[in-house]
Amino acid sequence: MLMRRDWSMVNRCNICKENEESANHILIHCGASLVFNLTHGLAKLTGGIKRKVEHKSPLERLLAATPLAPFCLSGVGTMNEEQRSLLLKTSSRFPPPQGVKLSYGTAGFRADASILESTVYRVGILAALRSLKTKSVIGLMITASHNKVSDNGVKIADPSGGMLTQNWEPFADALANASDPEDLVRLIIEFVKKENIHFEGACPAEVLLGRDTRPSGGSLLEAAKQGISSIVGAIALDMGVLTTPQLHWMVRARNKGMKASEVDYFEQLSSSFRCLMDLIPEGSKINEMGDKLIVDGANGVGGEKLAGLKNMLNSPVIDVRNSGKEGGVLNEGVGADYVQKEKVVPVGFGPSDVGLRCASLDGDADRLVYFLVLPKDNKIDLVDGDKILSLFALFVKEQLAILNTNGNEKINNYYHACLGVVQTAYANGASTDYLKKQGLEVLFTPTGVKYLHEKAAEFDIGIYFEANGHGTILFSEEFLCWLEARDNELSSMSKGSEQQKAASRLLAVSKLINQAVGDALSGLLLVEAILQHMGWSIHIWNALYQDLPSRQLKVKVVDRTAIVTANAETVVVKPPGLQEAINAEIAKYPQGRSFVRPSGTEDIIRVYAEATTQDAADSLGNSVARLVDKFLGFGSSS
Ligand SMILES: CC(=O)N[C@H]1[C@@H](OP(=O)(O)O)O[C@H](CO)[C@@H](O)[C@@H]1O
Ligand SMILES: [Mg+2]
Repeated sequence: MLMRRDWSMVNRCNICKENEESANHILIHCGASLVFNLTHGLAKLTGGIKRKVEHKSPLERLLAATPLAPFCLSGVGTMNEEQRSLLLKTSSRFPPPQGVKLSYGTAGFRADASILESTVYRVGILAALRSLKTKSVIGLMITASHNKVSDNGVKIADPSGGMLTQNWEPFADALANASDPEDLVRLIIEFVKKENIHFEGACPAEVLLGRDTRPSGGSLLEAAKQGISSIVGAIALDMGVLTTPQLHWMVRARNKGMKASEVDYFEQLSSSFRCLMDLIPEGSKINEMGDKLIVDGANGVGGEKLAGLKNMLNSPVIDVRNSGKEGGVLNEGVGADYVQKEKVVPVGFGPSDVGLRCASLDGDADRLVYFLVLPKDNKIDLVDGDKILSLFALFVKEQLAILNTNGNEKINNYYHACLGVVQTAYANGASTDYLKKQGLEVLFTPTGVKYLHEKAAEFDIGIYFEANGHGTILFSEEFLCWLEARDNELSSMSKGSEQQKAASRLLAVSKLINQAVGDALSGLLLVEAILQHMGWSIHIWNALYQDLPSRQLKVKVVDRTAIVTANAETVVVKPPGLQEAINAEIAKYPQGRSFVRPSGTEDIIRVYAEATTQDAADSLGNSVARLVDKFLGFGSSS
């Protein structure tokens, strides 16, 4: 049980003896004479007891820091009878689907919405446990992104706003597949013990919930709430219909003690965008005609949110189509995934849009691609995630170079920021060549932003994108700290200088671009600002390099887990013989490249092929797809 405390602010920091009016000091007078100081990361009782605490924290951290907390715990890594019976009771209302094995996959659990209630309920429990473990706010998002409208899914946002730590994925799988309430409770007890979770600790679990526009979202949200409230004292906060990146942003903001509402999100995006626009070099604005942007909202949540955001901006002129309000179906013939994979115009676009700058969001607005409508056959010129990555990388590199221009200043004012870019095997080979030619360090990870994000976070500035348009730019805390100080210094010494503007631009980028996860809305605003900055039309941007023709195919197989890959998914290690057969096909095509991997979001094997002509890419893709079918398809012996 939590003891009631009488909090009141006091005026002096007992640790550093400074006046605590500054933002860095939070002094809390609690019960006896506990004084807590965030700057020093210490809690101190006048009796002399000191306890080390984590530095990140809002109120929960303060609670955890109190020397009284141990008396509030009924046990670490244990579960009392009340908790056990609550879990048994609620879980009996959510029987798992029979004969289905669920896996956390590339981006959480996804399946036909009709079988997901039990999974979402269990992920609610998982989210609450994660919150207890990390003593932080956790996010739970109900979405199946680009999948068809009858599907749904659920995933967790960790305290940083990123994806659930991969260490917990096996537990997520075990929970989702537990056969009955007893099995479920046994797994939870074991896990709580292993992870040393303060089961009824002083900090209550807190989970922010979001969902996309799918009709099944409402009932699944209720299941998530039931799961969360199956952990005694846990709090579920319904943030409403959101884009996936908005929820991730909110979780991150909450855990950093910042304002975290949707209004705050829009405010941050629009003000940093305006800042970038104010810093556009004289004379580089593109003409009125080029100012118009047409956006396909995939009939999902992104279109609706973009419509709200654009009201806070003076430019560009944004025409949102497929906002979901005109009766179209989510992701049906629309959206970034459709446009990128099929390379045709989405519904609602046609000959009258030829030559205009168009963009497409996916169903939960964490992906963004641009495109140009071609005059014939509903075909498009795709400007994909690789080109967005290239545009961002060029801009960041240019601003860093300006910032580090050596004037007459001392060398210790410079910070040689390490800039890196991260791609997956789906990146077009031409993009990788281009990036390397720009002198950039290019790294590869398996598919899924959880991998790319982790790698990008190793740099001072890490830019990652999947070809499908999911990506962002990460700035390290250390670099941002230096940049802010440098910006202040330059502003006082030489406001309006090129160096000062470069520092301000980079700071604005770090605020505009979502630091938690790839975000189509913030990505779109950054693309728009950079195009204006460069004075580039979409045609000039698209001409940075010429994509190698490629083809993506899906193959239905008996068991997709039968394919095991290595080397960032470029080599099949199981079943034996398949890679050799693929190699033999590739060898027939100049500059041919092809790989296969099981999808983590759909029950299929994905085939990718690239070659010097579209016919060659199609033919290579088809041959490899036939091989997959031969080895693993319904007619195969395996
Ligand atoms: C080829 C492709 O586009 N794969 C997508 C897709 O994953 P699969 O595991 O390939 O189904 O969905 C993921 C989540 O949105 C995304 O991260 C990934 O890039
Ligand atoms: Mg998505």
